[in-house]
Amino acid sequence: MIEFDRVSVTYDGAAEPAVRDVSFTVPEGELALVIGRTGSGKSTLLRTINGLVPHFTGGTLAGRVLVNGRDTREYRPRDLADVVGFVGQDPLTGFVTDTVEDELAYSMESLGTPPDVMRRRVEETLDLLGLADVRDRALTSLSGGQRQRTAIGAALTSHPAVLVLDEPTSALDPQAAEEVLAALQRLVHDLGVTVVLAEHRLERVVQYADRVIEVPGGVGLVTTGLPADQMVTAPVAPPVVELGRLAGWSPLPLSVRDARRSAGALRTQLTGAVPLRRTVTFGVELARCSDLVVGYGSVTALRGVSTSIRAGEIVALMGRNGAGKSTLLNALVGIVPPRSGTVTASGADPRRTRPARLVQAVGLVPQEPADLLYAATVADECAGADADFKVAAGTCRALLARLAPDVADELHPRDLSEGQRLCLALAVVLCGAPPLLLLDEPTRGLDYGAKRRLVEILRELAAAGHAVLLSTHDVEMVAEVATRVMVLADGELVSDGETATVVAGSPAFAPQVAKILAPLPFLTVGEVATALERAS
Ligand SMILES: Nc1ncnc2c1ncn2[C@@H]1O[C@H](COP(=O)(O)OP(=O)(O)OP(=O)(O)O)[C@@H](O)[C@H]1O
Ligand SMILES: Nc1ncnc2c1ncn2[C@@H]1O[C@H](COP(=O)(O)OP(=O)(O)OP(=O)(O)O)[C@@H](O)[C@H]1O
Repeated sequence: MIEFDRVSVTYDGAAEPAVRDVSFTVPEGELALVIGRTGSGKSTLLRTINGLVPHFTGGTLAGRVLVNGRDTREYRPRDLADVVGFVGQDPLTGFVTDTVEDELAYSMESLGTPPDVMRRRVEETLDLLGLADVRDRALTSLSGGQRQRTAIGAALTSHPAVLVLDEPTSALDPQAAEEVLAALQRLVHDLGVTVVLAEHRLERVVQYADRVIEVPGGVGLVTTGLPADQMVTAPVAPPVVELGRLAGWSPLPLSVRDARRSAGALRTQLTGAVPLRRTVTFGVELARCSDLVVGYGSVTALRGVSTSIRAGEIVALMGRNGAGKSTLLNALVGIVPPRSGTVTASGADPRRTRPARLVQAVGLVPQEPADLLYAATVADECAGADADFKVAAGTCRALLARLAPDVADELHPRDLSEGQRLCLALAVVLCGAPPLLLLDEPTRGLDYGAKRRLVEILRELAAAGHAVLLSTHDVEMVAEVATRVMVLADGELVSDGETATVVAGSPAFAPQVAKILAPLPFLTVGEVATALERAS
């Protein structure tokens, strides 16, 4: 169905190709998972399948990509639309209509689908993706996850033979991610649809893949193989695989279910052991909400939230798509006003604090990192941040290099990969080292290495007396870094407590290690490794 024959792509002005000499095939009715480091060229590779590269992005494509027999150099994206459904990394830029329902119907309309079939498929998709409540909503008013659900739904409705999805679960809550992946697997198994999907959160997807395509970046060559074989050599793998490696299980498990079957001996070994965790010494209060109510028109997004966050804490904010997480972060920086109740950040009402003072007190990395970036090059962006925060020249650039090695200084932030752009936004905010740091889904596009480095930085900040509040769906990151977890459901704070207490027994929020070793109290592979070392 898809054939790459010695494909290289070089963007205009770039010294090196973004993907180099790639050859592989994906047969009809398979799910191929594309993996690789941040900025290694996964999106570039995906965009060649529907012709966005080179027709829209510019640059040169050498070699040949055939999709269902069509050469993508001769067929433009719209001429491939009857065969390829495409879900990009940034749903907003891909939307062509104004409301959820129109967006779901659009591709069918342009392909001339009969109205009764169209209506049926729209209803099915609204149900499948949990979008019925927002069907008439303007796309611009949706939460990040609601947007991603709509983009996936819009690609599904026209029943294309090939579906290409770029990090399709990055903004989805864990339950929605599982539902979407199960639906994709049904399309593959029952209807013979061919799916190509790039993803960093391998713990969510590797068990669904028929083959893995690894894009190494740099001068390395793309390799393909069976998921279990590729995971043996992968430099960093999902927790289930890392735990299998640590315990010496063979074959390596790819799913929690497989791992549980092998875990008997490990569980016995760990019985009675207690995980070593960082103890938090609480400092001054850096954020507080009391009976906070926030809404947009007829939508009430927060319904009486009361909480406080102290220096030294790293608090994860979790909950389903649309639960109100971004709204809470935005209220803490005064972007959205309370309808009632109060909010203070670093001791002051953010809406009554001068902007110049506020950025010194509270830093927010928004869900769309591009909202924070305004310079024409990476180098200028970093220099501007150093100047704004009056820190030593080179501070921001050093943070960026720590998070994402290999980012070119002269690139426009718009031309960075998703993960590189997020790292730049993180570096810009982190270099000001605000006492209160707010991060809205800070792991999209980040490989395991980049996430690990972000975790280190957050721990250093917390140890130095800063407070961090991060909204995220990344349950593994939460298990690694959070000292406390708050869960929002439909605008209400429904749990608030120590991480292990909140996540361990939760089907949605428990990390893989907790599920594999339950009822033992471990959350991460690191905790298990330390316990084994101490025991021996
Ligand atoms: N339009 C462009 N012009 C110049 N360079 C680009 C352009 N788009 C991407 N790049 C560069 O090409 C490389 C590959 O980017 P790509 O978006 O394909 O990576 P990726 O593997 O999808 O990354 P991520 O995991 O962050 O999504 C990156 O180094 C990026 O900076
Ligand atoms: N400008 C707006 N107009 C109308 N409704 C809005 C607007 N912004 C957000 N909402 C709604 O408010 C609710 C809370 O949105 P919010 O972005 O805070 O959710 P979230 O928990 O961050 O979701 P996600 O996990 O999908 O990012 C959602 O139902 C959303 O659709």
